[in-house]
Order: sequence, then structure tokens, then C-alpha cells
Amino acid sequence: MTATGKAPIGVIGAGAWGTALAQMLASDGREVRLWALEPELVERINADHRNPVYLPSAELAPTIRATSTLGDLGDCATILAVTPAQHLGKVLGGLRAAPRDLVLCSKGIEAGSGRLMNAVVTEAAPDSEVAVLSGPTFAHEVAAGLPTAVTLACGGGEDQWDRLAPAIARPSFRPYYSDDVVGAEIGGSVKNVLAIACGVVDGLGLGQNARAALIARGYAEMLRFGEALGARPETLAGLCGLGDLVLTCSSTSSRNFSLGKALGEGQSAQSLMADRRTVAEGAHTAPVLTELAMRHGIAMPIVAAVYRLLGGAPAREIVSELLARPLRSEQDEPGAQDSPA
Ligand SMILES: NC(=O)c1ccc[n+]([C@@H]2O[C@H](COP(=O)([O-])OP(=O)(O)OC[C@H]3O[C@@H](n4cnc5c(N)ncnc54)[C@H](O)[C@@H]3O)[C@@H](O)[C@H]2O)c1
Ligand SMILES: O=P(O)(O)OC[C@H](O)CO
Repeated sequence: MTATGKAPIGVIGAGAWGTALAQMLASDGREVRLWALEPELVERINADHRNPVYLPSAELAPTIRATSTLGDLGDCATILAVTPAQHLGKVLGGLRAAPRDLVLCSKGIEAGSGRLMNAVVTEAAPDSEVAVLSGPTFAHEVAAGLPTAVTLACGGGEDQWDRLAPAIARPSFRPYYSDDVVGAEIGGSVKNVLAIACGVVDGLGLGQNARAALIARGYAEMLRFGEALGARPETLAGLCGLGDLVLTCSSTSSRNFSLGKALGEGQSAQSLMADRRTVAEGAHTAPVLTELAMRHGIAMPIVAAVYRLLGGAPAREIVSELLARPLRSEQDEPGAQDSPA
């Protein structure tokens, strides 16, 4: 326990989202231990109470202590895991003591293995109970205390929710209970790829009708993929699926949308990905998601199109191909052979 009488909470990853979550958690005086990869960033956060690299807009609470030593989170019963998805397994492998609750906040799928992140977390910390926090959450808005609602999917069911909800909820940050860990994860990882597609439509100047069509047809892809992997459709209809899809597909505040917009405007995928300091998870998810869809026999033509775009295919050509697909019923569930991947 700390001076406030409340247990400290750990956050692993001091990018925009980890920093915003730390600030949200500290907004009631709670002590937060924030692990950052970069030692110079640890110094800046502790000295200036700002994260000038990843979240320069936010003034941070003094009860947030940054560290580059994972062992400093050893007294935290609850830890939020917020690194980019592809680094999560390696970073969590450095944990010496498993916290009781590990809350996964990254949105992605492991490249190569195709594992969802909850499997990666469970392998790295088998003694922890895993939950997934996901929803429409731009980091700068959460850090500013603007109202935000998320899905908190608890693998440990209602007992875990009873521990986590009071630890994580704040007046402006409202978690909703679910026990569908797979659904919560799939919503967040698939929408990132679809946001790239919506950015492309914007960059090409194809209009708002086209964007709405992409959101609806992309959502159908998310549902098909989710159901094949055991997600519940009602989870995907909630904050972590449709809610996040609408947010991320509508705003240049999204890194994924912005990446797609630049692609649509004619910039090369290679130059856009080179030397990126911030993460656009959809670019890492698109190849593995396309492969998983093929493996499961699920048509995900928009996801496959994003994959090809990132490989250098011209945006206008890809859009023409999508528009030329055979006409069919909206409820049709075609097989993966219809995918242009
Ligand atoms: N930014 C948001 O608004 C937001 C909201 C919800 C979820 N997320 C998710 O949170 C996760 C983290 O994104 P972010 O926006 O905080 O990141 P970011 O783009 O702001 O920062 C990049 C992060 O990657 C880290 N990093 C780089 N190389 C690394 C390595 N080798 N090992 C470990 N870490 C490394 C950096 O230290 C930094 O913390 C992503 O999965 C993202 O989809 C982000
Ligand atoms: O900036 P993006 O595209 O990574 O999106 C951030 C969050 O996932 C929105 O919920």
C-alpha cells in the first residue's frame, strides 16, 4: 500500500497509450509505476512530468514514477501491458514476479505465429489472470480527462472484474464488463487494418459514401473472422469492435487512418514505414490477419487489399479490383477464395 492507502498500479510501455493510461489511473492520487524502454524518457518523465516523445500534450501527475527496471513493478498486483503488440512477449518475458492481474491494452496479432496477444501474455506470465482493455480511446483525449468508455474483458470472470473495475474506473473512464477476451482482442486488432483502408479512401478523395461502405463491409469482415475464432458477435457490436472501428476510421488523430491517407495520396508504403517512431499496428496486423483468414477460409477482401497496398500495390488499382468483385447478397458469407489476397 502507498500513502493514499491504495495499491500501486503498474503500466508497461510509455508510448502515448501507456502514458495516457498512467495519467488516467493517477488522476485520483493513485501511485503508478510506468515502465519505459528508453532510459532518457524515464528521466524526462520523472524530472518534468511530461512525455515529450510520445504524448507531449499531457501534463503528468507527480504520483507517476517512471522506471526502466521491470523489477520496480514487483509490488503491483495489477499491471497494464501497453507495448506495441510485436514487442509484448519479449518485454513481459522480463517480469520476475507475475502480477495477479495482467491487463492487455495493446491491439494486434503476433506476426509469424498468428497468436492473439492473450496467448502471448499467458505464455509469458502463466500465473497471472489476463484481462483485455479495449475500445475507442485516443490517448490524448484520455490523458486530458475527456469521457471515455471501454470494454474490460476479464478472463477470470466476475471475480476478476470485482477486483479490476474499482482499480481502473475513474469518473471520466468507464469500463464495461465482458468475459469475451477473444472478442475484445479481435475488435481492436482488426479495426486497425480497416482504419488504414478508410484512410486510403480519404487520401484518394473517394468521398464519405465510400468510407461508410468500407466501415460496414469491414465490420462484416470483423464479424466473420471473430466468429470463426470464437468471439461473440455482441462483443464485436460493442465498444471494442464497432465503437473503435467508427472512431479510428473517422479521424486523422488515428495513426492507422493517417498512414492509409498518406498511401492514398501516393506516398510509398516503404518510405512511410521507414524510421517510424510511433506504431501503426494495422500495418503489422494486415499480413498475419490475411494469412489467418486464408487459413480459416474466411473472406476478408478489405484486409487483404490493405496487405497488398502495404506491399506496394497502387491504391487506385486495388480500389478498382474491390469494386469489380462479383455482386452478391449483403449477408453472404463467401469463402476465402473470393479474397484477392
Ligand atoms: N495511442 C493510442 O491512442 C492507443 C489507444 C489504444 C490502444 N493503443 C495500442 O497501444 C499499443 C502501444 O501503442 P502506443 O500508441 O502507446 O505507442 P506509441 O506509438 O506512442 O509509441 C511506440 C512505443 O513503442 C515502444 N517500443 C519501440 N521499440 C520497442 C521495443 N523493441 N520493445 C518494446 N517497446 C518498444 C516505445 O518505447 C514506445 O513506447 C499499441 O498496440 C496500440 O495499438 C494505442
Ligand atoms: O492511432 P491508432 O490508429 O493506433 O488508434 C488508436 C486507438 O486504437 C483508438 O482506439
